[in-house]
Parts: sequence; C-alpha cells; structure tokens
Amino acid sequence: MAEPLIGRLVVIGLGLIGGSLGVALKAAGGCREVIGVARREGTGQQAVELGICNRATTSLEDVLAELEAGDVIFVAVPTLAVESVLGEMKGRLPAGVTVTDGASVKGSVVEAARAVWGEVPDFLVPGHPIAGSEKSGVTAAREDLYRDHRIILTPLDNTAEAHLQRVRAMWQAVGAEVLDMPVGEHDEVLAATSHLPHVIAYGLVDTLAHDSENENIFRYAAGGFRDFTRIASSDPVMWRDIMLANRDAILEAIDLYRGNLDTLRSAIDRGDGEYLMGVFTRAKAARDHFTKILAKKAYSEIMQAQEVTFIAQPGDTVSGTLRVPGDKSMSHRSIMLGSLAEGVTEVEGFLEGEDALATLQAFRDMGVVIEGPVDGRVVIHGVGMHGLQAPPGPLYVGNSGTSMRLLAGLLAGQEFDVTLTGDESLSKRPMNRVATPLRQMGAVIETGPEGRPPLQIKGGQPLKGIDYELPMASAQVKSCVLLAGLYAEGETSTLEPASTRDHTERMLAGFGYEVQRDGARASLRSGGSLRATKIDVPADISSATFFMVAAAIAPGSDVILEHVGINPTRDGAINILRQMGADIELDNRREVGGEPVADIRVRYAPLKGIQIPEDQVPLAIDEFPAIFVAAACAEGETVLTGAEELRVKESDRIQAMADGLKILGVNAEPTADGIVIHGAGEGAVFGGGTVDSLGDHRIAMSFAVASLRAGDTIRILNCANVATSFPNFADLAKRAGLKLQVA
Ligand SMILES: O=C(O)C1=C[C@@H](OP(=O)(O)O)[C@@H](O)[C@H](O)C1
Ligand SMILES: C=C(OP(=O)(O)O)C(=O)O
Repeated sequence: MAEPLIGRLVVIGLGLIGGSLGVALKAAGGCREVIGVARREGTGQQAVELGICNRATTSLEDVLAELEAGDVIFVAVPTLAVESVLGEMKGRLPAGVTVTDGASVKGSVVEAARAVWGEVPDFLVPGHPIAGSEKSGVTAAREDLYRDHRIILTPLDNTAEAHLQRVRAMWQAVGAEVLDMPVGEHDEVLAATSHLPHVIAYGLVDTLAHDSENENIFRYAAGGFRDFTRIASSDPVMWRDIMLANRDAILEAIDLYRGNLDTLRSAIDRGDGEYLMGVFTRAKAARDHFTKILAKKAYSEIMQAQEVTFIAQPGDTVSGTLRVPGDKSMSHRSIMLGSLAEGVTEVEGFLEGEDALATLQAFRDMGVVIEGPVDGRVVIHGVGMHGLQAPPGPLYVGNSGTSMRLLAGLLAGQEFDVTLTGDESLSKRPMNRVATPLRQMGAVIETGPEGRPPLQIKGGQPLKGIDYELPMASAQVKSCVLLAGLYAEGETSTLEPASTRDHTERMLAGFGYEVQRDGARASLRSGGSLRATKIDVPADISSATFFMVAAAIAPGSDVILEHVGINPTRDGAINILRQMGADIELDNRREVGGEPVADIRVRYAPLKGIQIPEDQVPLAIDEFPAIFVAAACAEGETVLTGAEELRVKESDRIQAMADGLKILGVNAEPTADGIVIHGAGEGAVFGGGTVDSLGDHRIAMSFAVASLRAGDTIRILNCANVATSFPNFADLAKRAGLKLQVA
C-alpha cells in the first residue's frame, strides 16, 4: 500500500462528524492509525468496537505526548466546547502537528484560538464538513458520510501551506470536495442556508407541540410536516452552541425572514392570490433549480463544471416518429412578450431547456408571476408594458445569447438599472452589436472589456427611435432594437442585409402590436400595448436537423419529425440538404398561431457535395455543425462561405467542427468565413476518436450523429450544455437508433 497521507489522526469527539472521518480515513488507508478521544470511556470503547478508531482514550494530554510532525488532530466537539479543547493543547503540541476542526461556525473557532494562543496559530486550519444530519452520536458514524460532500476550509492569511495541504488531502481521501472560503462569508452563508432553517424547524415543532390540540396535530400531520421538520431532531447541544456562536449573522437572517413572513401574512389576510402565486412560483422554481443556483454562489463552481461525455458506438440506421422539443427562439419570445402583455398568456410546447428557462427566471426575478413549466405548458400573468420591477440582483442568463441580447433591448427602456451576466461561453461573446444601436437610441449601457458581458444597463433613460441598418444578418440584433423601440419615442426600424428569423415580428403581431414589414425593413412605434394570447410553440427545426441529418446519412433510415416549425426564415437546412440530394418530404402542412408547421419525413438517399448558397446561411445559421456532418458523408466537396457569424456562437463553430472532423479522419479546411469539406461518400466516413464539443450543445449533438457512419467509437467531451436547447436529446437519439451512452 502507498505511504499514508498523514501520520496519525486524532479525533476529539466521536459523534457523527468525528466518528465518520475516523472510520472513513481508516478504511481509505489515509493514515497510520486513528486515535479516538472521548469524554466518556464507554464511547471510546464503542468506537473501537465499531471500527471507527484503532484505540481510544479519555486523556487528550496522554495522546498529545506521543504525537509527532505529520499527525493531524480533528476537533469535532460542539462549537462552544472548542475553546476548552484548544486550551488543553496549548504548550503540549509537538511541532509539525496539524489541528483542524468541524464546527459549523468559523468565526467563533478563530476567536477561541485567539483567546488561547493570543493569535491564530499557523497550524490551525478551520474547517466545516457540510455533511451533518439529524442523527448524532457514535452509532451514527458512517464510512460514506463525506463521499461527494463539500468541505469548506476557511484558512487565514497566516495559515501554513503545508498544514492546509495536509487537511485538504485528508478530506479528499475520504471522497469529499474541498473548497476555500473566507471566515466571515462562511458564517453568513451558513446562517442563511443552515442555521435559519434549524431555528424555524425547532420553532415550528415547539409551537405545535405546545398547542393543546397537539395530539391531533401530530397524528394527522402529513408528509409536509415530517419533511419540513426533520432537522428538529438534531442534537440540541450542538445547535444551541451554533446559535450562540453565530449570533449576529443568524439574527440578520431571522429578521429578513420575519419581514418576509409578515408580508406573506398580510397577502393572505387581504386575499391577494396573485402575490402568493408570485412568491410560490418563484420559490418552487428556485427549489427545483437550487443546485444550479448554488453553483453560481460561493458554495461551488464544481457543480457547474459537471462533466458529461457522450460515448457513441458505430450505429446503422435511424427510424421512427419523433417529436423534438419546442422552438428555442419562440420560447424566449413567448416569455418576454407574455410578461409585457395585459392579461394571462398560455404557452404550450415551451422548450424546457436551460436557455429558455434562463429567460423565464429573469422575468420571475423582475416580478412576473409565471406558472410552470409543466409538460411544456407555461402560464404568464402579464404585467403590462410598464409593470416590470427591478430584480433583486444581476440577471444571470447562463449560456444564452438570445436571452442577453433581446433582454438588453427590452431593459434599455425600463425605469430601473439592471446587470446581465452569463456563463463562461457567453462571457466571451460580442455584445457591442447590441450596445451600439441601443446607445444610438439614447440608452446608457456598459459592457465588460472588449464589448463582452456583463452588460450594465442604466434605467430611466429616454429612448428615441432610430432607423438602424444592421451590419450583420442577426435576428438577435434586429429583435433587440425592435424591443427597445417599444419604449422609444417615435418610430424604430431595422434594415437587415439578409433575411433572418422573424419570430419577433410575427409574435408581436400575434399579441396585437402593429409591426410594419416592407422587404428587409421592419418598423414599429412605441405607445401600443400587447394583448395576452395563446401560443403553441412548434418543435424546433434546429433540433429536428440532427435527426434529419441522421436519416440523410445512414442507409436504410426513415424518420418522421412531427409538428416542426418551417418558417421560411428558418428552413435553410431543408433547402441545403435537399440540394445535396437528401430525400425530405413535408407532410401535413398547416399554420399554427401565425407560424407554418409540418411533419418532416426524411429517408436515406446518397448525398453529394455542393457550394452552399450564401442566401441560405442566415436561414440555417444554427444548423451548420450538423450540415458539416452531412457534408463529410457526401460525395465530393462542400464549400461554405459568408458564414463568419459561426465564429461567435457558443464556440467558434467553424474551428470546433474542423478540429473534430480532422480528429475523426475527415478532410476539412476552415476558412475565414466558412469551411471546405471533402466528403468521403460511401462507407464508414468517420474513424473513432475523442472530440471536444467545447461546451457547445450543437457541436456535441452533431458528432453524436456522426457515429451513424463511424468505424469506431466516438467520445465527445463537455456535453452538459446539450441541456440548453435539447435536454432529452440522448433519449430520443437512442429511441431513433443511435448507440449513445451518456457518462
Ligand atoms: O433570434 C434568435 O432567437 C436567434 C438568432 C440567431 O443568432 P444571431 O442573431 O446571432 O444570428 C441564432 O443563432 C440563435 O440561436 C437564436
Ligand atoms: C447560437 C445559439 O444560441 P444563443 O445565441 O441564444 O446562445 C444556438 O442555439 O445555436
């Protein structure tokens, strides 16, 4: 066995927290020996019998005498007992021994150390395993308690690196993720997320237990009571200590909560159902997504960095009738316009992907009551053109360029300040394309360095209409300007260099707002209002394209994609694939809520390389990664030009695809504004290999489709963001016949 990480581990306090570290580190072979120290002899004996420690004693003094450099002492006693334990160590600790602890409040541990030593010694590494439970005592100790749990360490400026590393390595050895945080921040975060809930749970059970009808209350108390009050079974001594030790931060959290409870009380009193729906829908969404919400906060970056790998085995055909999720562009716009409308808008077919949900959350944050989504149904209680409220903090829109750019326009005309932020990929994308025209309209807006996010938008600025000639074909820029135009004096118009998706114009009209359209120009005037409506979002043609390409490249395939939006500003992929020889049939054509829809049937037919017409580029802008896969399977050369916009999407899609295609053995040369792909025609076009999607959903799904014509396994890294536009992609792909595994 490898050399243990640390020498001896001394655990002072053999309860759930201390005992679990002992048993886990012993099992992991992470130390030479575990020595337990307990106040009562019986506890120590029991701990030895349970395999928690090799030996136990009641005398800390005796143990200290035998320690040497490299040993670690873990203090796992109730918070207020820490000081006396540290006091016992003073003057008796051999040099090089590390001391750490597991108390839930760090400020008081630091104070205790100061009281004992005059200053916090460099060998003390304050820590807090976030792994407690309502169970306590030596019998509650579990070997797996810390596996995949977070440990927060709060080192001070003078904490010695060697001691910090030792403690970090110890926790990692038992499967924990270790994070660092300043002491004060730790105590504030924990006051809100752990200490306040305990106060409330203890308080609620105590209130009900004192009620003269308590027997009935406990007898009939259903799951809600049980779930909510589980933590009132926790160790009272430990929690008394925490309350006293973290007094100030806990009082602040209680006051905040009390204020909220009072507001809820008066809403119930005056029968304000709308207010209650606002609180409950926001809270439900926060709870449903709380792991992600936490990921943006101090607790962890780790969650966001969640790794998803697609492993695609060579496949043969795809078949079946599939309905891909709702259109992303329309889902965003349904929330935006529904929020600004008068009355209640009902949306069906809403895309429950991260991007559209980011827009939904942004409007909730601005006070709009939005029910759902449940099975694609969303109900938006519109607040009218001037009813949005200042959000409590920055609006975080994740990976979604559409959210950020459209919101920028809409928010430029509000009365309040707002900041828009996004994830790592979005933070690299250009925002001057919207900031420039908005400034021309009179908006006050600041970008980050080089015109990247975050966007800081100043409220209360009078906007004036402009006639804006777009420098690039972008529906996001066009929509941004038109949405700002809703709040600008006079007329606002946009002139686009090539036709781009027109969902904003169509949907505004659907909400009863007049938009003039004259060729490449769209214009509107401010001062109107939006009337709530019903929206049926068709399936997203961008998502459908992955299955269109799949059927087009895999001999024997026959797929029907139901209820897909085939708006003529979005149908470039159909036109391009048809030109390449694909067998695509549009059946059951109809119009749904102002948008054309059809069922798309694709059967395998051999493809040939083409020069892609430039006028099709904006009409297929998101579909190119998949089209490149089709091009690789076509006979001859496919040339794309005029598509430099692909370089500023979630990744540089020209480079990302060229790199991946080359790894898989395809001859693909990127150019400044496109790519040249030499298609192999027949047989297994792609070799096996590992490609990186760079966190770009469309790159990930495109390479998964390539597996249908691969000779060996394709591994695709960084696929978590598939959830932004197509959360059930892997399930549908498997149903259709792809041999896809998600790891
Ligand atoms: O307006 C929209 O909903 C979108 C417009 C396109 O972006 P650009 O306007 O940047 O081309 C597209 O790539 C994006 O997925 C959605
Ligand atoms: C470019 C895309 O989206 P967005 O710009 O909204 O991030 C996309 O979905 O391919």
